[in-house]
Amino acid sequence: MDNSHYAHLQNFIAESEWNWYKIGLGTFVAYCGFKYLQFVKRRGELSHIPTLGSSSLIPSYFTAYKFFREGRNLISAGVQQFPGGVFKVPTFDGWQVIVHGRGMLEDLKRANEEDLSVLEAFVDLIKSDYTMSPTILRDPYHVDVVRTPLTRNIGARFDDVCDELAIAFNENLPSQEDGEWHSPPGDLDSLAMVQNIVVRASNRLLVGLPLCRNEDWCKLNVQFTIDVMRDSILIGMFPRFLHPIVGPLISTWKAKMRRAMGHLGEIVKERIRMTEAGEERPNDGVTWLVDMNNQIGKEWQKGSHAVEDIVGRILSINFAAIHTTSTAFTHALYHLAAHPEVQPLLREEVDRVLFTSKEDGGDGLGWTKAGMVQLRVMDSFLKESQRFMNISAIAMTRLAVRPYTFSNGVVIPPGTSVGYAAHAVHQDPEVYSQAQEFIPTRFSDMRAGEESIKHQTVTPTPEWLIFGVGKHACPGRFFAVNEIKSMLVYLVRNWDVRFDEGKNAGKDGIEWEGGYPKSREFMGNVVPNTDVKLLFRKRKVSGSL
Ligand code: HEM
Repeated sequence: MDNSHYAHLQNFIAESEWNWYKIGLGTFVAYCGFKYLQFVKRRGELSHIPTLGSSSLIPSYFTAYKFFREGRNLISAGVQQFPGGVFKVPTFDGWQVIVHGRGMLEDLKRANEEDLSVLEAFVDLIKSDYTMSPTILRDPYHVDVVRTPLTRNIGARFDDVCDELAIAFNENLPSQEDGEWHSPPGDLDSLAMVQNIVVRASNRLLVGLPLCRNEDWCKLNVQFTIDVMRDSILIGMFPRFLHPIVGPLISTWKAKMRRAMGHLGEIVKERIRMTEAGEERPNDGVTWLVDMNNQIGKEWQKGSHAVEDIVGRILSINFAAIHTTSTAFTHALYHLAAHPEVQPLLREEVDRVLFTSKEDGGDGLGWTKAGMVQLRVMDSFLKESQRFMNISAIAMTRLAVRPYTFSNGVVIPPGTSVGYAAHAVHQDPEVYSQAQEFIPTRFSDMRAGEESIKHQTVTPTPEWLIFGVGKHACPGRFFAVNEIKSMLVYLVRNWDVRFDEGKNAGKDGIEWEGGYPKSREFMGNVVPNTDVKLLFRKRKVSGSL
């Protein structure tokens, strides 16, 4: 090639760079213009609803940023500022309408799917048409599996789940019995350590042995939620009409499904064969899904499609189960470290209720489902931990499918996302006396007076919203609470826990709020601080466990 060819080539590259630059700039300007028009249109449609912060474009981005980073405080401020029960907050993606007060909660509870849709809210939140199989959430029979056979079998499968979590605890927490404090093996943060335990225990119930111990299966399920959330945020950055194009390009669902099919496909196939042959089958999530698919699945989900459909639904139950439960347990661990006086309290209750026989003055219930119900101080501690650190500041997010009129006359147009200010209720001094104080026995003290189940963690009420309330309240809450309490039983029996002051001192990323490591937030969702380090001291346990 002579020099003139090189010159041409260089010119071409230089020009094409310039062209790319122009195309990039043009796309950016078009995108900003589109976002602006969309912003103005939605602002007009929602103009009758007061705005938290400014309604102008640029300042609203500051509020959107604040909502992204400090949603809990921002919403609580909105509840104070707008006693009328409704306000709107700008987000990077549009507007979020927040409602509060008993009347608005009743409206959300009563609204039917054709008005305020929970399904469309989930689909929109996680862009599930692209990040999962579009059919999983749109035809959610796995929710019925969680609500009925899974919940009914908590007792029958309790020993297996406890067996798995004990083994997983022993692998993930220090085992030295030298009376000294130790860091957990490896350099995992507390949330990752807890996820390792929760994914094992949950999958012992869902897919059984040996798959629940397969490292790649566990990694896949822990990572799945993170990837879905990341992909949905990326897809959400594009205008809606581009989602069908960018969605499949961004989403990693197909690769995840291939991996999941490699682990679970043959198991599901064999389970379908056993079902058709009328053979005895393992009592687990796969069997329950096969049965529900036969019972209420659509025609196209059956036959050769059934295997993929069921594998996808196992991923999706894991999606709902692992991060929620792990987040709640990690907060409980931090609260135990922040309030060390609670540890002997829980241990005394566990010893008395579960491991001391009736003849010796205890209840002798053993490590059983019946025993978990009687651990009232533990239940109270867990509920108090969640009262401060519930996974989201907003409960019962719904998407308006057609214009909806609340009982106070406020109308929201179709396409509006609306949610309830749950954290503000949990921190309201008129609802909870000394609301800013962490009182571990708050709820067990309330129960002492009245033999009521209404103060239990598992019972949703208008004042207790971590699981939502009404017909869509989390169907997995009975399993979740049993699992977390079983984990706490094993933990307090076997280890003392405290913060590693040496490693935490002056470390970037840890801000302390009243002795508690400040959580991370995104859009009102609360994630435990993963920079903070814990130490554990193995206890010598006599008798069971
Ligand atoms: C501490 C742990 C958990 C928390 C805080 C939690 C919280 C929630 C919340 C707030 C909702 C939405 C309710 C609404 O919009 O009204 C929900 C829905 C759901 N949860 Fe949970 N959850 C937890 C554990 C679990 C577990 C362990 C499972 C499965 C075994 C599960 C399965 C589901 C399912 C399938 C839905 C969708 C319900 C529907 O579409 O109607 N969750 N959860």
